[in-house]
Amino acid sequence: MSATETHAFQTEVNQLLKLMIHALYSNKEIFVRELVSNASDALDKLRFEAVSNDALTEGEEELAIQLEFNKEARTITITDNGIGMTRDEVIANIGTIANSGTKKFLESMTGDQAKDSHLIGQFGVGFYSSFIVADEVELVTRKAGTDKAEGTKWVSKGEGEFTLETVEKGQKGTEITLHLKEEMDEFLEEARLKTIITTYSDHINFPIKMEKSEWDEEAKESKSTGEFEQVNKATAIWTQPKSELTDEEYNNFYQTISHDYSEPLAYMHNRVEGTLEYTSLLYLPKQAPFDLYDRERRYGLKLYVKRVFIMDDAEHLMPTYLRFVRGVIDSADLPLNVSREILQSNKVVDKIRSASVKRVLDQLAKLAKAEDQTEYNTFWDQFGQVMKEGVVEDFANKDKIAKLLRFASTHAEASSEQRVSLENYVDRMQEGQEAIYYIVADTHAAAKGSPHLEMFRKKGIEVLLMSDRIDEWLVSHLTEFDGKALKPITSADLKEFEDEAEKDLTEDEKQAREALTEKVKKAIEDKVSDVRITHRLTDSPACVVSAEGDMSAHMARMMEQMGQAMPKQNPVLELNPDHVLVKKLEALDDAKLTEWSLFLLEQAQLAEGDQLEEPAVFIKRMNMLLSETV
Ligand SMILES: Nc1ncnc2c1ncn2[C@@H]1O[C@H](COP(=O)(O)OP(=O)(O)OP(=O)(O)O)[C@@H](O)[C@H]1O
Repeated sequence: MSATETHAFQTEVNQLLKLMIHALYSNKEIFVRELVSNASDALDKLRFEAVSNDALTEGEEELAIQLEFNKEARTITITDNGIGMTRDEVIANIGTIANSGTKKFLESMTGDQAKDSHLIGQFGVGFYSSFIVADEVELVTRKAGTDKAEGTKWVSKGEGEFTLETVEKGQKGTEITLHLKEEMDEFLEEARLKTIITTYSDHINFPIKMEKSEWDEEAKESKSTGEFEQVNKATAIWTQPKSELTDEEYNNFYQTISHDYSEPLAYMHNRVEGTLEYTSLLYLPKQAPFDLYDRERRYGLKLYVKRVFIMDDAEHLMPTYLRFVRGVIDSADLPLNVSREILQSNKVVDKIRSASVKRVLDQLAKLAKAEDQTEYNTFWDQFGQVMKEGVVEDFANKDKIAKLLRFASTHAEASSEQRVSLENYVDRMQEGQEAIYYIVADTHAAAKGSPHLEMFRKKGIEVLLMSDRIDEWLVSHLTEFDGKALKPITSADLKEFEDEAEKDLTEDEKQAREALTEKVKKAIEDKVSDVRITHRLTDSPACVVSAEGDMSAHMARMMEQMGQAMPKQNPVLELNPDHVLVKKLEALDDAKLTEWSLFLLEQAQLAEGDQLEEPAVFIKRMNMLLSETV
């Protein structure tokens, strides 16, 4: 036996431990689930590796998890005969958090117990949950296939450091002993532990065994018999017929695989037989994980081949935009030694994937059509932005996804909630209206306050109000729906309104307008690409639009924010001929005309959400012009 070495926890681990103990206190029994789930993963890994290296089983036939408790010593012990860990693995896995999301995770803690306990599960700090109930934890482990003398003992009080010692361990696998805190006596009761197991871990794929006890009449207490009995069902839930499973069982399984503490929004359980044979059990969560937008986040699907666990986070089984889907796929057609590389270009995987995507989209379509929209609204608020990625990513399903999209709109413009579908919009289109109109701005307030909406409001034409970061990208890929073009109301060619407005003008009036726009254009020609008369305004004197062929102003701003150098694009200035300020322009001398034209241009740019190059000059000009009128 070697000497004991002391190691310090990484700072983040310390921080995490403290937070966790407080945040999860009201949910303390979850430590059983977390440790059982780790044990089950270790058994899965052993079974998988033993397929190609039988020696790893070390002659043990049965893979199982044992749970024991000792009232006198006040300990609980969880043992598995799985893959185990080497000394280096213990250091790397327990005591270090090699996950790049740690900092982000710590930042996302809110102080609200219920919310934080959700986050903790998602983050996968499973093992550390032992410190909610224990003031000392001992882990003894030996990697399958290594020498019996090469066991490792890890001990910690969860306060800054842990010790390591090389020990002898006969059985491969891991044994974790929790020395319970004073107030944790409830976990030294057989009935309580059994209930926790059947609630959270009933469908763990391996037997979970507990010591049988019998009532001793003389001693007036129950005594253990030394025999172990299985307390969970240990049948993979997805292999059972739907008719034999309850919602509660489905929900519990979801919580086991997702570490989510709430119930799922929906589940889909299908068995496919025929040329292809597989079972899928897929879940839609209610809540987005905190790292939904983290590129390094793990995917939610587990892959099994004929009940043997192959891998977590099988990213090839779902497209990126459906990365929030959790669940299991168990295939009978893939080889057991399948690797991530093989999955990447495999016909079986492609078929399973497209069928699974279809199932998820059909389920969403069902929720989207339901009389009661509460569930779909919950889904949309959590995952709407990633569904928009789908329009771009999943060309084959573009139309289906388009039907699932929801937007804010002038139909109920006070609210920024995205509740209007493209189908709703089309149903409300006016006679003769050919396009689906939208505006993209930085915020909902900027979208609904845009002067471009004035004419649409007057005519009662609905406009979709978009302000998610992804929207500009979305509309560049979704150019039509149901045969109708999607058209930005800021686009240069909104000819449909102009013809009508020009109809009653005399020739003289037309010429006067043309002369005015020419004059203004000349006055500020280095700032605009054109000056035109507009009919999209009713209250504002002017607005700016992008020249035909140019990128929209909003898109250009986004590209700049992303660090992309953009060539300067001069906007088209559009003037409202009926506005008193525009009428006033005709009579001005050249110097004044330039000042007023610049003033109209700059205020139109501000209304658009643009940053002025020289705000101070704008203010000075405005004050100068105002003081002339008082
Ligand atoms: N019983 C065990 N046998 C073998 N390895 C284990 C065992 N328990 C934990 N480990 C190792 O320690 C690592 C960290 O465990 P921990 O529970 O903290 O997080 P995790 O299991 O990776 O995440 P999650 O709980 O989200 O699945 C595991 O990934 C695994 O490699």
